[in-house]
Amino acid sequence: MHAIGLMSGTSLDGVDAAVIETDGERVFGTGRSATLFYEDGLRARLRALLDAAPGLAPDDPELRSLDWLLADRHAEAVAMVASRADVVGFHGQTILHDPDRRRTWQIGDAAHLAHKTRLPVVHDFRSADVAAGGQGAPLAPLFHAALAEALEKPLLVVNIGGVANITWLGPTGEVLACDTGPGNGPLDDWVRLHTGAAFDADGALAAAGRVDQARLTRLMDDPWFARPAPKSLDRLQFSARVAAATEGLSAADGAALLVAFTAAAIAAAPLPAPPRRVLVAGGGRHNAAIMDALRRHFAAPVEPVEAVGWDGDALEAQCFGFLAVRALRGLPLSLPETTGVPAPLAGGRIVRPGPAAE
Ligand SMILES: Nc1ncnc2c1ncn2[C@@H]1O[C@H](COP(=O)(O)OP(=O)(O)OP(=O)(O)O)[C@@H](O)[C@H]1O
Ligand SMILES: CC(=O)N[C@H]1[C@@H]2OC[C@@H](O2)[C@@H](O)[C@@H]1O[C@H](C)C(=O)O
Repeated sequence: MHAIGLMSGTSLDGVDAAVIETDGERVFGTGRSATLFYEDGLRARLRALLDAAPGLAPDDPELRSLDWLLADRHAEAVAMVASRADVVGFHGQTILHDPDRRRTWQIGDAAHLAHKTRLPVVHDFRSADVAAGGQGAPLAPLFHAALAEALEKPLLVVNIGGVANITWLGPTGEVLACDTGPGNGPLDDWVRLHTGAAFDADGALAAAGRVDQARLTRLMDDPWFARPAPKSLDRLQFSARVAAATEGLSAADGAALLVAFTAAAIAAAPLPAPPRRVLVAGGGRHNAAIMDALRRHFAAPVEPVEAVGWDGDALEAQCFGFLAVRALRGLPLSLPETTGVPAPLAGGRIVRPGPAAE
């Protein structure tokens, strides 16, 4: 099948769209990909909704309005990549993730997207997992495993978006996954506050700063890091801790500290065995300070996923195309080793477009 995957990530920068050809088990090919960047106004509204999410009513007018608007933007992203497709995998925008209370919330009106694209839309990928007692994230591991089938193991795939997550793939088909801690999220917030830029381009600001080791130790002194995998995070989980640790720092020193935090948290992930190779996807691989910091932590080579021919900007979008096909086939989206569900679990809901004249 040809699927179009759509991911609107925790960094709120926009929606990635990508075409993938797959049967939900193997990847036969990938097609066009694109990012539709959100305008500043939409980004600010999403950020405000994310902050308000814990107390938000399902019929909140701003929520309803953004549900609709996001579906419109996603339909535009589909138009940017689509030639023809059989299904759309629509992750939506996470505004809240609290698996311990069995809550995870992705917004975006799937019926509206199905109507606009005239395609079946698979959405709500995480709810069934969380309802079954799983972490609801990360969901990329089965996709990473399919892509990496022929690669040497143990292999570590790291995704550095707003939040960072890893997939460890063992030599005899083992998979272990978890979120590791902050990705670019706290760094983006810091840079926006101190320089007005959306992110630390190429890590230049962080490279000009010095890491205060005592503050880094304080940041890493959180019981969450000692928890075994699988485990997952809310985008804002470390906000208070980060605010306290960065207090009084210059823009460059704060950026350096947050880069060091991201890398140390990735390196602290509990792995069954050291990887032979580390492949990095997501926007964080464009940050040379993060890549350098990771290289200091790992004995194995640390490379962007392009080293094995993958597209690190399109990977998550491709993943939700892959998972949409798995959902259509009733195949599991998660395993005990990836999200902590009691048994391999299927998920996602399907919305089909109504009559064209609707
Ligand atoms: N040239 C660059 N230099 C430094 N950082 C960059 C660069 N390009 C992108 N980034 C970082 O990558 C981030 C976006 O990454 P990505 O698109 O992978 O996140 P996401 O998909 O929204 O998040 P998540 O994976 O948590 O859902 C930006 O916010 C920025 O911090
Ligand atoms: C709840 C949620 O949206 N989690 C995202 C987020 O972004 C990165 C990390 O945190 C990961 O756990 C997940 O996304 C990827 C695509 C995943 O599920 O694998």
